Amino acid sequence: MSRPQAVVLDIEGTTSPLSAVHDQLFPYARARVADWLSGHRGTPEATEVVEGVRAELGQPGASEAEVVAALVGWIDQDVKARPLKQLQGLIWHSGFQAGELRGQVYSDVPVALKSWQAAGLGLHIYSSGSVAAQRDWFRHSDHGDLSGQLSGHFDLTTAGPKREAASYRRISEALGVPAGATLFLSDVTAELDAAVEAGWQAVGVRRPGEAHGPDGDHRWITEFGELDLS
Ligand SMILES: CSCCC(=O)C(=O)COP(=O)(O)O
Ligand SMILES: [Mg+2]
Repeated sequence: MSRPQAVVLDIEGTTSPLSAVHDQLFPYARARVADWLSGHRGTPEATEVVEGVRAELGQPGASEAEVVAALVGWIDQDVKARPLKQLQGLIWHSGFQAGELRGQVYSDVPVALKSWQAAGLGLHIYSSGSVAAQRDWFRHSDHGDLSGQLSGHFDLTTAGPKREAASYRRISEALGVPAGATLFLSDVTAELDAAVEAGWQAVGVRRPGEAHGPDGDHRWITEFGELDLS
């Protein structure tokens, strides 16, 4: 592995336990979807979400109840749908502001971010969670405000789906860093494969206790301290 100029990090399973997203964030949003949409009916944010869901369903006339049912179903099946991620970010924002939600990160993450930043690397997040949700996650982390260590965020809207090489090419263009000088860390083999297809370096992260997928042709680490990027 050659020394990268930029590191791009996945969240769920990489910087943070899957349970932090599935058992904390998802139920929080699920319980508030219907009230949020009725309480914000007619606002630009709510209209964008509702129209986005109708477009995904291919049902331009879907009622608000049908939209809510689709969103709840997507949460239950962990569907990475853009309007859902947008809405979740809006609902979670209030939770982070109220101190009801916290961004859980593994203890090696703040240490690594600090040392990689000091070594001059650009540090970025690429998650299916919206950019707004990502910012809240690291600003309100259980290890303090980590937002100062991050220079960029990418999501389904700004980059695209995480299993498609085109998304990583879009990020390369936005960063202005050569693909071969960009390192992606993720727990999902299909995401690592897509990054490699785009010419990136990629290393898998397999956190103890998390479910293991196939290895693929990748190097795997269990914590960030195993990488020497200085
Ligand atoms: C704190 S961002 C919310 C994470 C999220 O909604 C999600 O679906 C996780 O996706 P990832 O791409 O990070 O695996
Ligand atoms: Mg992940």
